[in-house]
Amino acid sequence: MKMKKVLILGSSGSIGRNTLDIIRSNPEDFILCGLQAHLNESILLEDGREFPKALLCLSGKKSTSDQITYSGSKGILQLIEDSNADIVVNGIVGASGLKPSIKALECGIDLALANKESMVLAGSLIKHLASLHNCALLPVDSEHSALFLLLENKKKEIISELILTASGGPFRNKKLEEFDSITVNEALAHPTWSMGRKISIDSATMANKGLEVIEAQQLFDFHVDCIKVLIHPQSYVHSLIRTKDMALYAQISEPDMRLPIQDALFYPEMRKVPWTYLDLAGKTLEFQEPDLKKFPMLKLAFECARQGHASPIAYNGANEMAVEAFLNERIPYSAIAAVTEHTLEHDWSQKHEQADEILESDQRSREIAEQFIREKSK
Ligand SMILES: NC(=O)C1=CN([C@@H]2O[C@H](COP(=O)(O)OP(=O)(O)OC[C@H]3O[C@@H](n4cnc5c(N)ncnc54)[C@H](OP(=O)(O)O)[C@@H]3O)[C@@H](O)[C@H]2O)C=CC1
Ligand SMILES: CC(=O)[C@@H](O)[C@H](O)COP(=O)(O)O
Ligand SMILES: [Mn+2]
Repeated sequence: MKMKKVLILGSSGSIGRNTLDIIRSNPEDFILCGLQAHLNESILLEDGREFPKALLCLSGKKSTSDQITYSGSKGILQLIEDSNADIVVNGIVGASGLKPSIKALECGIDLALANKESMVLAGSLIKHLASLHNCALLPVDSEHSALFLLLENKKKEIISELILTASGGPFRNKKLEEFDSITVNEALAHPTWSMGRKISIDSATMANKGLEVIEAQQLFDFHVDCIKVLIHPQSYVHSLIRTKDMALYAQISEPDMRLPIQDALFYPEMRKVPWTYLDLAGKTLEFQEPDLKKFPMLKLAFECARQGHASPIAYNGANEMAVEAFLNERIPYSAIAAVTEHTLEHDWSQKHEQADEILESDQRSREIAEQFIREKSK
């Protein structure tokens, strides 16, 4: 493989740190050409010392260091333009990752996409830009990476279901009556994955799986009725496909994000991982149906996937606001779904094609959600 120049967005986060590990382990395959963090300046400067050729962007506050030459959200877009990267890993959290995804594709750069919100908000636009600029769109989200590899070289007509597995989060076995007393720390304690705070809360409410249903619908162009969610507490099976003959095919590996990141970075090649890999001997794999009463965020996401138009944008915007409010202890855990449900009661039938229109609906959903949060937290 020719050496690839890699730009990491969200380098101070969980996806970013895992991506750096892959770069460090493969110095003959990858050159790090740029890094972006939002607020964590010290980690950005430390990485900058380790990788002196990488351009540095701190997007969330002013830096006093002359090593950091890009700043603000416009700085991220300029960094992408100047980076001369072959592949961008987008590990930014939330809707703020959308414009960088668009910019990377407009610059003709392959996109390794962890930022699921890009597909949830603007799936059609992202696919259009990837095809227009002849760029690879490589899913990094573990389930979608699994599905991408399972579906590769298979005719779409032979696939009857995409089955996304879900750990069920920390409250899989908790009684619904006890949900009111859930604390932030309990919700952050994911049973199988080590991830950032926002996605960890989303896993606890199963909004993460909800976003992933929409992400899968957008990435793979399957009708929502063909997309299923299956609880699998061990997180070894990352997803399955069912073919028309009703057989199942699964991708199975340790719950370790370095694998999907490595697969995206090396794509279309595939390399053996240098760490301990999964041995199934002695392992128990369990599966069960999700409980939609306990996890209304999953039910709402299926409804949004069915409705389409701007409702996935509203689902995401309201959930982002509600999760932040929960993390700041402004609302209880159970209000996350209430905020989202309330926001979705508004009209989201607008059809959007452009990023600006998408971001206007995103903003509207946040305003509606914030108003409701204020009333709830009085
Ligand atoms: N973590 C995981 O294993 C997985 C994550 N994902 C997805 O990947 C994305 C990143 O998740 P994760 O790494 O866990 O999140 P983290 O919270 O760990 O990291 C988020 C990164 O985004 C940066 N950031 C935060 N706000 C902004 C902003 N407004 N503009 C630009 N950058 C910003 C942070 O910078 P700083 O810290 O410097 O403020 C940090 O580098 C999410 O979309 C998530 O759903 C998908 C599958 C698995
Ligand atoms: C690692 C990854 O891809 C996460 O999105 C993971 O799926 C979260 O776990 P849940 O299945 O609990 O949402
Ligand atoms: Mn996932």
